[in-house]
Order: sequence, then structure tokens, then C-alpha cells
Amino acid sequence: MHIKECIVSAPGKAILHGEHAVVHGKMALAVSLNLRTYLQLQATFTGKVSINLPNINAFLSWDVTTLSHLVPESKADLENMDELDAELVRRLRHFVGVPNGTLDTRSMAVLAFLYIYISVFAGSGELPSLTVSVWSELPTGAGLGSSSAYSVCLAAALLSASGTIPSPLSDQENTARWGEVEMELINRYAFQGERIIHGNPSGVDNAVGTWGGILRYHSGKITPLSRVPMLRILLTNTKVPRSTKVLVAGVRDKMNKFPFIINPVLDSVDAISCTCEQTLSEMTSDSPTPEHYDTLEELIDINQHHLNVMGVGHPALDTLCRVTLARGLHSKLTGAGGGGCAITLLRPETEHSVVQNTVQDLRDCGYDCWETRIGAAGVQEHSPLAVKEEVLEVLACY
Ligand SMILES: Nc1ncnc2c1ncn2[C@@H]1O[C@H](COP(=O)(O)OP(=O)(O)O)[C@@H](O)[C@H]1O
Ligand SMILES: C[C@@](O)(CCOP(=O)(O)O)CC(=O)O
Ligand SMILES: [Mg+2]
Repeated sequence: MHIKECIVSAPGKAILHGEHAVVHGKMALAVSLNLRTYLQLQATFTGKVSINLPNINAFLSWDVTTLSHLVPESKADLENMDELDAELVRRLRHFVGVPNGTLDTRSMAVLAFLYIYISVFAGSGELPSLTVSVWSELPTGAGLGSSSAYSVCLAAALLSASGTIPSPLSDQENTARWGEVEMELINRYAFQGERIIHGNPSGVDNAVGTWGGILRYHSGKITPLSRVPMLRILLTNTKVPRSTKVLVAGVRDKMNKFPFIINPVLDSVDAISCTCEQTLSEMTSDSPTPEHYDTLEELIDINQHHLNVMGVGHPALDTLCRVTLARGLHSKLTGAGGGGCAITLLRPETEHSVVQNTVQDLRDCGYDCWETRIGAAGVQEHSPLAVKEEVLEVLACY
């Protein structure tokens, strides 16, 4: 079977507002980041499928013939992309030796890879021999959508390798994006990867990884925001490890236990996201005013309190918010919380020295901190000429 080799990349994301609430049908606003995950797929003649995942120190290889026994007899459940094929998940868990409910980083990454690999190639009657190597600039498990960037890359590369989607590269372009139809398909397969890793994802993360830019996401409906002011954002990683799957399950438990307390909080988060979208749109049609920034800061503060009510805060995040507020800057967690990352809004008039001092204060707490650019491109294919030297070097090691 002919396998098309490729290098693809997808961005991480930051959620401005709506994390957790979006899992329960509320609106979220999310932006892509200038930190990407890169994947190289190589055809081999070894009869083996190998994955090299240096970020999580996982290097595995299987015989294609062994994997072919895992392909479900009926393809109907596999082709129904509205949910995972429970039989394939059961077989994969047994094969990899992962009990249901495990949170092990490597097992989740391996299961997501095998699930997407088998789903893409099951219909072709033959599983191909190939090697996939992944390298990410994103911290894993920190709220910046490393799982979705990984899943989007897997989906794009495997669909491309199988010939299901054509290469967008041309003689003139060393980096190119797929069209809408292909991106829809990539997004659907990536969502299956997110289902394996997150349990019950909303789909916002893989949508941002696929389309990039700044998106409004509501019950599966993706609306790119075309006119958005250039926001300056500081990203801080508390480095407190956490699992999105556990945090999402915790919010669900709280909702079930206290529906009349938690549901209004989720409704309020929805209203925060709507007010933020409205404010951003006013800021682009008129010029941004200090009052607009006051509103954005208040929304950040209210949402951070709501996220604490949902039980996804952490003392390290409380410290972070206090430290930035002492410099007049407002922060909230981003992603699943429980540790991980936070965003801090910088106003246009925020002086360079204030930013520098805040970064230093946060580093003194042991956190990583950097100013970021938002709105990076979604999933892309690259020729080797267009990939940064240091990334190619890492990928070439395997
Ligand atoms: N570069 C990568 N290589 C392999 N697996 C990855 C990579 N990035 C993410 N993952 C998978 O995603 C999981 C982290 O997902 P999650 O808990 O949702 O955190 P987040 O998406 O916020 O980074 C990891 O445990 C791992 O299974
Ligand atoms: C908490 C949630 O809203 C975002 C999770 O993002 P991350 O995996 O922490 O990057 C879950 C989801 O939307 O699927
Ligand atoms: Mg994730």
C-alpha cells in the first residue's frame, strides 16, 4: 500500500472564557497560540508501526500483523464518528494493558494514536508499516491544548498518508493549509483522539487546533471571529501537574450533586463569554478605550471566581492572580485548571517595566512566564524546507 510521507503541525490554544462550561453546552472563546506540535510520518518496509513521543518519553513499536487482529469485524461503529467504537477501545485497552479509568500519560497518547491509525486504515483492508514522530513546543498537561494539537496532527498526517485527503502543498508553497472539507474531516478524527484522552471533550480545543485564529465555539458550532483587537497576553505555567479528564469529571460530579448551585454558575460563565465577545467586537468597530479594558479585566476576575466555585482552582493559581494584581494586572486560569496555565491581560498602556517586573515576580514563584502572540494558523502541512532547524533535528533523531 502506498503511504504518503508528510510533516504537519498544529497550534496549542488558550481559552479566554468558557472552559468547563463549554462541555455542558455553553459558549467559549478560544485563541490559537504561537506554540505548535510537529509530527513527521515516514513510510517504512519493516512490517512495523512505530511511534516516537520524546515529550512524554514514549517509544513503541508493534508488528502490523498483530495490530491487524485488533481491527473490528464490523466497520459500522468505527464509521459512526458521533462516539468512539466501544469494541475497538476495549480491544486496544486490553492490547496496551491499560485498565479503564487509567490516567497514565503515555497510555492515553498510545491509545489515541492506535485508535486514529486503525480508524483511518481499517477500510483499506490493509494496515501500513510506518513511523510517526511527534515533537511539541507546548507543555503537556498544562491547559494549553497539547492533547488537541497532538490529536489534530495525528488525524491530519494519517488521513494524508492514506490518501483520504490530498496534500495542500504546491511547487510554490512550502507550508500550506487544507480546505474546509478536509479540515472538517481532520477535526472529526482529532475529536476521537480527544475523546480517548479527555473522556468527554467539548471539541473546542481540536477546533482551534484545526482552524486556528480566534473562535467562538457553541455546541459544536464553530464561528471564527474575523475582527478582533490585537490583545496582549501573558501566559504563565504554574507547573502544577493536572489531568483534564479528572477535572472535567469533577465538575460533572459537582453539577450532579448541586445542580441548582452549579448550573447558574455555568449560565453566568456563558454570559461572561457573550459579554467578552460583544466587548471585543465594540473594540474593533470603535477604537479600544480604557473602559473596554476595564470590562475585560472585570470579566476575567468574575470568571476566575466562578472557576474556583466549580472546584478547578489551585493555591498556585490563587498566588498567580494575587501576584499579578499587585502589579495592577488581571489573570484567570485557562484550560482545565487545577494547576497548569493562566492568562494575564496586558493593557496597551501597560509599561514594559511593569510586564518585566510581573514576569520576574512570577518566575520567583517558580513559574514559567512569557508574553505570547495569539491567532496563529491552524493545522498545516510543511515541506522539510519550511520546518525550523531545531524541530527537524529532534524529529530526525528517531
Ligand atoms: N507531544 C505529545 N506527545 C505525546 N502525547 C501527547 C503530547 N502532547 C499531549 N499528549 C497527550 O495529551 C495528554 C495531555 O492532555 P490534557 O490532560 O488534556 O492536557 P492539555 O491538553 O491541557 O495539555 C498527555 O498526557 C498525552 O497523553
Ligand atoms: C476544560 C475544557 O473546557 C478545556 C480543557 O483544555 P485543556 O485540555 O486543559 O487544554 C474541556 C473541554 O472543553 O473539552
Ligand atoms: Mg487537553
